[in-house]
Amino acid sequence: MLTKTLEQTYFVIDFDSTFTKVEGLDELAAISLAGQKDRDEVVAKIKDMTDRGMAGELSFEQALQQRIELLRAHRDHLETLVEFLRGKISDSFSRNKQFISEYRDQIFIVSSGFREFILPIVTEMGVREDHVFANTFRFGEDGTITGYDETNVLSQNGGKVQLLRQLSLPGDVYVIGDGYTDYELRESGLANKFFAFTENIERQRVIEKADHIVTSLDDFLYINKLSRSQSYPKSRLKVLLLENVHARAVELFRREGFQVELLKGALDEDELIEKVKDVAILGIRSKTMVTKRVLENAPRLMVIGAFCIGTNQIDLATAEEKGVAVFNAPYSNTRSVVEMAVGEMILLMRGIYQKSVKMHEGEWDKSAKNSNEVRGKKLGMIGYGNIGIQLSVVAEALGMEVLFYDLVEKLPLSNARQCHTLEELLQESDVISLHVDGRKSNANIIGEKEFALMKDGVVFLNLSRGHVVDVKALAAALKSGKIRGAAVDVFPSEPKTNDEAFESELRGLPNVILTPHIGGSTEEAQASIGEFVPNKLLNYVNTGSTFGSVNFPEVTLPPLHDAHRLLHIHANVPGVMSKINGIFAKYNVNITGQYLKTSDKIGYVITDIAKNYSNEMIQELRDIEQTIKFRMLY
Ligand SMILES: NC(=O)C1=CN([C@@H]2O[C@H](COP(=O)(O)OP(=O)(O)OC[C@H]3O[C@@H](n4cnc5c(N)ncnc54)[C@H](O)[C@@H]3O)[C@@H](O)[C@H]2O)C=CC1
Ligand SMILES: O=C(O)CCC(=O)C(=O)O
Repeated sequence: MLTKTLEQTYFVIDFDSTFTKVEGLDELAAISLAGQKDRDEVVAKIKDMTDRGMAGELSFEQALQQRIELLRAHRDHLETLVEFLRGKISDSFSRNKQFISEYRDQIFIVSSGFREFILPIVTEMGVREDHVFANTFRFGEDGTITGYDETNVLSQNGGKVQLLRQLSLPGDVYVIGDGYTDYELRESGLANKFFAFTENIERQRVIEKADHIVTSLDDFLYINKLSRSQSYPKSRLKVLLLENVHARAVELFRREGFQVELLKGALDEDELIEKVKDVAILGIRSKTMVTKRVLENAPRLMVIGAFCIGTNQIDLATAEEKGVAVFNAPYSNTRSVVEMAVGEMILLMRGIYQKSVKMHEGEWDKSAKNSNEVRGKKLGMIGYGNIGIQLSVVAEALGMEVLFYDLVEKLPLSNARQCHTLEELLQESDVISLHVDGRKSNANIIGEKEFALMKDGVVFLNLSRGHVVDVKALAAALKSGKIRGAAVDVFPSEPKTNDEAFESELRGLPNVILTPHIGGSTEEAQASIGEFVPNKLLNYVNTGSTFGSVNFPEVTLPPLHDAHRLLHIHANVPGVMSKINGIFAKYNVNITGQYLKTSDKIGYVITDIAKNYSNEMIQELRDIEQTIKFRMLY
């Protein structure tokens, strides 16, 4: 029996919404009707007919005729359309130009669209001119599009089937398309497989009929083991973004071809375990706890992005052991926290917040009692990291004297002074502001004893982490008047979403500004984080670079050049490197670059090799006992 190979397979590809992201006729209407009063209405009508035709709800011939009548287009508009379509080639087609040129003798474009705009686009991408089958327009003497060639089978119902029959391709036929007329080729028996292409549009009636649903051309090439631009199609990788991270992040991941899911709130441990099972990239903010259990149930997880500064919500050590790199945005919301702290300390020193509350209740309390300037006062900061330093600069500009206490020796900026002990800082400061990180050992570093050491009438701010302060002790200190006012942005237990109620001993106390963990919630900060973190994650996924990771050995890698990159994460025990290099030697692999960084727990070795290696060699690398994670890039 003759067994068919892919050399005898023909690829019949649709144009509109498959090869390009858009429907050509719809776009032609938008161009030809520009400036006309009824443009939006007519374009919507045309789009609706295209959709119904593509979904198989309207006879194709009917849909075509009615759309052409509505178009009011001219030959000149076609040039504009072609220019527009050049920028609308589907991303996965643009990425895989190589496949088109390699298989140009086996690729056919069969479309019910129009040759006048299809031909320039697909031939520029490497498709053979004589392999393009589509309708053609009829023009009036003045160049107006008056109709189409009705003798062309593609203008008729069942046209694609008729055309394929005429082509009589001598091998298997795989059809890639998004419309019902593409499926009809499979239904007719002329095609062996129909791949519903969903990169641009998903039509339920079409995907139900498909042999395979392919989310991109990479996906199609992967399924059929054909050469492609991505070692593993990104369209097969899931990105889960929680806590309403900025829309820019969603856009950046979608643009790269990932499947992206965005949820508004945080998830609890069980919910997250359920969701994270098939997730490759996880994006969170401060509320989602990524525990050991979560990580143990996330076999496909490659990388976590904390869309914030703090990473105490993630079990970093377990993530490292599991080969999951973690990145954050260490500077994007620093300034936002600082501005909020400055504003709050002024409001509290002047009693403005309390006076405003009284005014809303109808009370007029004009007095200077307990109302002070911040100028000349001592600001004591616990934690002199990025936020502390930035706050110290702004506070000095306001005329404050800055003291700080930090666990490590720090270079004091300007006139700031480092205190040797926490006690010293507590006893001297008029305003105390917490800017420590959320490590576990920082639990309750400020409690009854520490409040007792503070000056009477101190202003107290916590915009760092909730568990750092004993809230009961803070409430008592406020009630006794020891503290004249406090601003608290973070709490030991915070609602997961805006729909949950907020409970705290601090509710209802006078001169206490309570805010829902919004120190970093400015549009500027969120937009910056929404760009910064995805870029870090994409850089790791695309190149293997771990620069800026908070739990992985840091490696900055050069771009990949004419090689394949093997990324091997393993338990850091003696002998693993010699096993890896032993395998390369055994298979006589040509290594073009090798990079190794280790931590106490893991080794991360990246090897660029010449492309002519065997699959057995790859399997042996995967099978090394200490391998934690292995992936390839090309
Ligand atoms: N409210 C909000 O929305 C936001 C809160 N944050 C919180 O602020 C924290 C600080 O941010 P960065 O300044 O950027 O971090 P950072 O890591 O640059 O600075 C933290 C500093 O605190 C010091 N430190 C830690 N524990 C200490 C202790 N017990 N006593 C004295 N010093 C201690 C560290 O040595 C370090 O210098 C973050 O970790 C995060 O938890 C950050 C952004 C927004
Ligand atoms: O904006 C957030 O969700 C968290 C901000 C924060 O606490 C941080 O950046 O560490």
